[in-house]
Amino acid sequence: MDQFVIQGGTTLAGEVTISGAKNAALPILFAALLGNGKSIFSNVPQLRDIGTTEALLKTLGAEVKWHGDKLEVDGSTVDKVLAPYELVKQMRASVLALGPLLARFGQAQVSLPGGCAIGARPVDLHIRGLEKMGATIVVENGYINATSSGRLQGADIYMETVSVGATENLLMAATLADGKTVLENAAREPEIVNLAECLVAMGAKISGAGTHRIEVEGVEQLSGCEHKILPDRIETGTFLVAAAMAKGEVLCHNTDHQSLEPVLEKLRDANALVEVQQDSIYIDMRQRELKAVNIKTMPHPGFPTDMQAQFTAMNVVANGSATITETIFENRFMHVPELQRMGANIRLEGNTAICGDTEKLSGAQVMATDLRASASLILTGIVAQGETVVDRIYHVDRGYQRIEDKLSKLGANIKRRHN
Ligand SMILES: CC(=O)N[C@H]1[C@@H](OP(=O)(O)OP(=O)(O)OC[C@H]2O[C@@H](n3ccc(=O)[nH]c3=O)[C@H](O)[C@@H]2O)O[C@H](CO)[C@@H](O)[C@@H]1O
Ligand SMILES: C=C(OP(=O)(O)O)C(=O)O
Repeated sequence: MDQFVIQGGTTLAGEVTISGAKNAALPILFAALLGNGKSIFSNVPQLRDIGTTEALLKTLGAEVKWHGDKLEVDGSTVDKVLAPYELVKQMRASVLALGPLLARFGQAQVSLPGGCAIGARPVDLHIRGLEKMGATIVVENGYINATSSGRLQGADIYMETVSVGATENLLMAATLADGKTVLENAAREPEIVNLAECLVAMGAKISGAGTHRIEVEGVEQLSGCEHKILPDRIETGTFLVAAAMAKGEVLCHNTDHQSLEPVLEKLRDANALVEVQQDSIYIDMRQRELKAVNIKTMPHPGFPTDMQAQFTAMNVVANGSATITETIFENRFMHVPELQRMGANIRLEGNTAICGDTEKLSGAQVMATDLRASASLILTGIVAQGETVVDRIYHVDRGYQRIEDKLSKLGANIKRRHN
């Protein structure tokens, strides 16, 4: 298994180009299953999760081809409706095949994704929403078996928890349902807006994406489309936090500040100089005192849970004490014991991490447990004294395109070791 070996104590300076967003690309690639034609997606990040999605789409019969950073998916050749455990277990987002397959073919068999290191992550809202649209769903032998007699029916669906994945699955299913669907208490993440724009380009009728209430008027069929994946706000945030922790200055290109405001606000509270342009963000932390900041994760437009681990690491390096409260996932503090092994002064109380002043951070062998936890360990390794070895970096490769190349270009001493 690959490891990262980091020699700490460097600063970070320079420019970095942000890749397309994993969390937009995944639902959008599954949306291609709805279209009876070729779709071409640009700004697709080269990630392990995208490779898994590609494998799953091919298993379902789609033709998939890369042209540079463009991915062509031909939905017209899809002729299978089984998403097998071997692929779904590698990536929870595979459950997003369910809505499109059921809506287009009247049946789908998708392995239950199960939980992961950050929490149980049930899919009850996805299932209940599809049942409301007339599907019959039986969960047995680890599979969600869904059928509908004829087309799905438009419905009024209230989701009791704000869920990104459930909103996406139901939105996709509703595009080919008979009549109107209203999704209430929908998630408002920018990735949902990007998905809705893609679906509209395929011929769907959608209004209200980005608000709590999304309305969809079902259409007969969808075609292929050309669509650009929006920039990855979490990758951007990770590089901005890295710069703040290393007391450096970094300019992120090909990004979007609007989707990152809750994160930029916290970086300003931490005393960073942050300047935004149309598609770039600059951060300068040189000769400035980094201050710890209180964080509480919330659905968008609140502070994103996917930036929580990175801010926990930042607070460890910062002056003063602050609390980090995680409200989205019940077990998203797996990075804390690893950071403690590097000397971090953090105490966990329920869903809150209390970060105090840390005297010294020293390199250590640490284990990545999930994607963003891994990022927090890498950032801490860059500022710790001595050598840090991060194990199980396949988690990082799920969601960051060659993070070591981008960090090295900024001055970090980080190498991938093949074991
Ligand atoms: C591929 C992708 O886009 N992943 C993101 C997506 O994950 P994902 O879509 O899995 O996350 P959700 O928004 O669905 O989860 C939010 C909360 O709702 C709960 N829940 C969800 C569905 C359901 O049927 N029942 C239920 O109880 C979850 O356990 C969790 O506590 O949004 C998360 C929250 O912003 C992010 O951390 C992930 O990076
Ligand atoms: C939790 C994440 O992703 P996923 O939902 O794909 O596990 C993430 O991107 O931080």
